[in-house]
Parts: sequence; structure tokens; C-alpha cells
Amino acid sequence: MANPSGSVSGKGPITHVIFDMDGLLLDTEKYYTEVQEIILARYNKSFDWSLKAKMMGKKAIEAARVFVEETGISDSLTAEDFLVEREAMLQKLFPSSEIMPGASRLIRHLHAKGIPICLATGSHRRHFELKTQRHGELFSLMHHVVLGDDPDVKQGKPSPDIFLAAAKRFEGGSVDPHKILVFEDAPSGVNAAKNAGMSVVMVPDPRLDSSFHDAADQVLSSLLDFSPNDWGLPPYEVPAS
Ligand SMILES: O=P(O)(O)OC[C@@H](O)CO
Ligand SMILES: [Mg+2]
Repeated sequence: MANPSGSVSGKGPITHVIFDMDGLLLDTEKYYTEVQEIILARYNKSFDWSLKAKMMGKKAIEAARVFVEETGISDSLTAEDFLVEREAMLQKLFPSSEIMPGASRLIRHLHAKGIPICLATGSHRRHFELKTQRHGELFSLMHHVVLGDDPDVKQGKPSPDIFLAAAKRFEGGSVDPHKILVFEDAPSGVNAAKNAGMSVVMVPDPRLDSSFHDAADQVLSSLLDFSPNDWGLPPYEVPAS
């Protein structure tokens, strides 16, 4: 159950950290929304956050199936054709992806303190490269990256596959999931982390209904509000400016 006060008792100590990417480290969910709204407008349909909540964090084809079925357009547009249609628009938008507030400071802090960190994103290789092309130095601090099209990721979030695969690739082999803290923005990602036996800090978009917060161990409105020492991680030397 999420601890609404944002403080965490009896958790940790955490020794390893796994970061989600879209919506958590990078402000990219808005690009998916923008493109989906454009496509839905052609069918006189509108896109809302209850549908977004079901799609975010998932592998592309899994999210696409939700999209065409939940909006009732699957007779006119297949999930595969939806992916083709949105691709050109997304490829124009992704290179502008910005880092979310607090993300760079946290990644650099954990890396400097020798805490192993990695990335686990439902985005496939091509999209990952487009989104991170201006942030190569920051993402180079990750010990490893597991992507949505990785062969070990049989099913996307909320399946635990991607987080279990990420746990196995740290130095020294598989890490006890109880020692891993996951950062996520999406309900599917939070559930995937819990299904993997890990602790999870959720940083949800404020438009996401708060009923989706319950499975998280901690809920924050921004990574700027995260205190590493809440989880037994090395504290920041100086408070955020
Ligand atoms: O796993 P993340 O990085 O949130 O992104 C997945 C992508 O499908 C966007 O929802
Ligand atoms: Mg995400």
C-alpha cells in the first residue's frame, strides 16, 4: 500500500536501483498522447487518461492492441497499422525528449556513490536511440539497459520479465529482488516491479487517477522529492537548490 506521506519505514536497505524511462526519466509520454489524439480525431474519438493508464509502459504492440480495441476502431485500424501510422510522427518528436526534473541529479548521485543502476524500458531499440540521442552521457552511467525488444522480455509490463532480466545483468549476477528499488511512472510498471518482488517508487503524472497509486511503496510528485536515505541509500550531500 502506498505510504501517502512519502516517508518510508521498514524498507530497504536497497543496494541496487532500476529506472523506468518513458514518463519517469524522459518527458516522452506527451508525444504518445499527441500522436494518439491526432489519429483518434480522424474517427471523431477523443483520447483520455483512463485509456492512457492502460497503455503506458507497455511494449508497443501490446499498447497498440489496447488502443484500437478500447477505442472501438479495431475494425478500421489494426494494431499493426496503428504502429505504422504513428511511427513517422513519433520519429519527428522523440529527438526533442527532455529529462524529467530531478532525474539527472539522482542518477549522477547514485552513480557517484557506487550504487549499481540500470534502465528497464518497454521502448524498443529504435525509439530508445531517438529519445536518448541528446542525453548519451547521462544514460552512459547506467550499468546496463534492458529494452522492450530484448529476447529475455517475453511479455511487457506488468509482467515481471523486464525487471527480472535487469536484476540478472548487474555485476556479480542475479541480485535479490528485495534489495532492488524500481522507479516507475505507470501502473503497468509498478505492477511489474511488485510482481518481480521489488520495491517501487511511483512518480505518476498528476492526471493519472490516484486509484492507480495503491500498489506502489512510495508515491512522489517528482523525483526532486526523493530522499535516498529513506531507502538506506547514501543521502544527498546538499539539499536540492
Ligand atoms: O517502459 P517505459 O520506459 O515507461 O515506456 C514504454 C513505452 O511504451 C511508453 O509507454
Ligand atoms: Mg514509464
